[in-house]
Amino acid sequence: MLKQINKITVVGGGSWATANVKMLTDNTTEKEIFWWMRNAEAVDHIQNFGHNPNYLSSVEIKVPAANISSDLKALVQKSDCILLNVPAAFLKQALKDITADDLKGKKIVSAIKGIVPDENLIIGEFLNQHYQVSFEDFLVISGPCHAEEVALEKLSYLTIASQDAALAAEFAGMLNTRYIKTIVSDDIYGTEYGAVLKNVYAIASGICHGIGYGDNFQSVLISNAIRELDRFVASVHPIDRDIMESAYLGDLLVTAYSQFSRNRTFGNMIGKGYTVTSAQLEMNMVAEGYYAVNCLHQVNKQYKVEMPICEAVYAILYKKTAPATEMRKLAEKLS
Ligand SMILES: NC(=O)C1=CN([C@@H]2O[C@H](COP(=O)(O)OP(=O)(O)OC[C@H]3O[C@@H](n4cnc5c(N)ncnc54)[C@H](O)[C@@H]3O)[C@@H](O)[C@H]2O)C=CC1
Ligand SMILES: O=C(CO)COP(=O)(O)O
Repeated sequence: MLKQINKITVVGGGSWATANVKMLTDNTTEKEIFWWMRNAEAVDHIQNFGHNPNYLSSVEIKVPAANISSDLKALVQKSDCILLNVPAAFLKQALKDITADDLKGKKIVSAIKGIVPDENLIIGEFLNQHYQVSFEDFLVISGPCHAEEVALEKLSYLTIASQDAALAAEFAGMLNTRYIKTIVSDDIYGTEYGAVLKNVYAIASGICHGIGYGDNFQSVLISNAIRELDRFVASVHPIDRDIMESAYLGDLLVTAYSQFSRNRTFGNMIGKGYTVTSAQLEMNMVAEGYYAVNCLHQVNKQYKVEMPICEAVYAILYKKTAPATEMRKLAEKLS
């Protein structure tokens, strides 16, 4: 079958974009990789020294210097596939010069695990409504996988979701390496929403750790979290899915427990009494769950799913209720 993807532009300069560049260039399938980031100084540094100065700086970058740029439009025009990898809160800003025409006919992959603020849309819906990207041309990369472990080449599994099974398989084939295994799925909605929700549950897990709850309570929290995630995803997009798969339960577990999780780290600081702003400043990385829980609160007004964990995190982060009080109330609702 004819290859649909030959030239890929990776959009974003953070840790996951850097990890995606590494996976795509370590993989030996024939393709050309371009890389966009807004920070011109970082572009210059990578072109000269072959390392991202700000994120995963130990990773050797194998993208040719001429293919790295802060001019997104020029790179998009050269590519047949765009891999979006900026935090959802900065997606509109990153795409500000890009039109629906620029994306026409191209395959768009989202490695973002967030909701676009103000729009309250997951990435596939946002691209469809604002850029007329058809769902047949849209793919999602998800699964339990921290960029830091990709940098260390620790064995990791990714799920590639698309309504087009051949397209998902083709893109998965461009990521497989000695340390990356891929799984394909047709559940673009569930994969996106699952990844968004698990970030909120990881914040809850971090808050509880910060307050002083132990592993016994954490396990009950996460057991309730997967049921809450299942209820929400089943309500928004009711198809036959196994919520125990790596893209759902696996990603929830790694994010709720890993030392590398941005969301858990952020939650831990909130539990210890940091303000949202001071926790964000401390990290230099983005905890998507902070933005997502506000969007989910709005989206759930339509679905009315019972979501006590999301509501507790929302109350702590946006209503400024005391973490200890809110978690004590939540503990009464868990089973
Ligand atoms: N880091 C990881 O292990 C994984 C991250 N993801 C997802 O990848 C997406 C990108 O996250 P990371 O690469 O982890 O980001 P990061 O937290 O490593 O870096 C922050 C990113 O945000 C950008 N940024 C910060 N302030 C900005 C601003 N004002 N305007 C525009 N851009 C700004 C930075 O340039 C950088 O690209 C997120 O949706 C995240 O959930 C998904 C899987 C794994
Ligand atoms: O999605 C991730 C792991 O699969 C990354 O989670 P964090 O953003 O919390 O680090």
